[in-house]
Amino acid sequence: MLTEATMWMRRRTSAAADWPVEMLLGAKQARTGLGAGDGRISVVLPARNEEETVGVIVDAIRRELVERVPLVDEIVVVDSRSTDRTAEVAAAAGAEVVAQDAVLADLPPMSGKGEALWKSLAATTGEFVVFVDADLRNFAPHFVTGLLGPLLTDPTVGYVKGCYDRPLMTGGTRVDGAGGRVTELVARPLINLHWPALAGVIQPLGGEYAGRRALLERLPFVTGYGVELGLLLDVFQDSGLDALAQVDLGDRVHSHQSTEALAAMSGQIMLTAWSRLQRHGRMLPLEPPGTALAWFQRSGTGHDLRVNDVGVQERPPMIGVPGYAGTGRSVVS
Ligand SMILES: O=c1ccn([C@@H]2O[C@H](COP(=O)(O)OP(=O)(O)O[C@H]3O[C@H](CO)[C@@H](O)[C@H](O)[C@H]3O)[C@@H](O)[C@H]2O)c(=O)[nH]1
Ligand SMILES: O=C(O)[C@H](O)COP(=O)(O)O
Repeated sequence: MLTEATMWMRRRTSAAADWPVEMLLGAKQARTGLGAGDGRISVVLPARNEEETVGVIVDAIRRELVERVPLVDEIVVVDSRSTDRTAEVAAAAGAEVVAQDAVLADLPPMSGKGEALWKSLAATTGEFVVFVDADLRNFAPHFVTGLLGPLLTDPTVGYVKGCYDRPLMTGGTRVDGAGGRVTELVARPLINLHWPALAGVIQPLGGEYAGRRALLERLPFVTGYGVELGLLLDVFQDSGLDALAQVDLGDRVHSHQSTEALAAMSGQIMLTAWSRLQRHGRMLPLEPPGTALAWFQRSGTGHDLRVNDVGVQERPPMIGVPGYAGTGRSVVS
């Protein structure tokens, strides 16, 4: 059972401590002058209302990986329609801040995290792109260096996922192993049942991962929270299992969303999985799935009903989008 997944895990799993920054610098310098981005590294933080955490993360990357050692070439925060001070805080900490809707502004806007990440490809210049969520509460530079290790040192690796322990923080109390609820209750069963070769990916939904631009720009991006699952399944389908690696980053603490929001996220994950089952010729639906999700709240002696639309859209591979400049920066208005 799961032999392929287990073998992949043995081959392709490392730990952040395996990738000291000096080793990465050497690997990066070896790429200088080779063209197509020249080993440049972009770190991208998608952020919607993350004023509490985004500044600390940007500050740590800037101090440790830009100023202390010249590993990271640009830190870009994609402001995903924040209504708080996310943009100001991120800029003050040293990030370049781009508004999601100002990138490729001629296109009709779409919403959600996947849209922010897709737009980030047009707002950055690196040959390697590292994504880090802006709501992390225990960020440290090894999140970035760990993810870069396999990418910079092994040309057969195109996409690297972070893995970690995920506690659930409730009212200041830490419950070990209880976080990542959508991962454990929705994504992992779906992946194991339909893509058993990927069962060794410990955190398929985690927001910290890195890829080669040459790969990322050829993939469609699902607009909402399905983006991670979509990318994982498409990399696997297009490039095979060994294009993937994972790196243990230790512990990950982040801001938790409400159960209602996680239910909507789960709907997006399911729709993304089904779209790939269909697209990759694995299952043919007799009718398309709906996108309306009911949510109930006690009201007096009855219940109020709210209906959330969990439908996802999709952006095409960036490489074919007019206005995308590849490793040169595209127009940001
Ligand atoms: O419209 C949005 C929504 C979120 N974000 C940012 O995306 C990141 C992750 O979003 P969050 O709402 O914190 O997601 P989680 O509840 O943490 O969801 C987990 O699971 C999701 C589904 O796979 C992943 O996208 C996340 O990275 C992963 O942490 C954060 O920096 C957000 O500010 C945006 O940029 N735009
Ligand atoms: O990745 C997940 O499963 C979701 O982000 C939920 O995470 P949480 O249970 O830690 O809030």
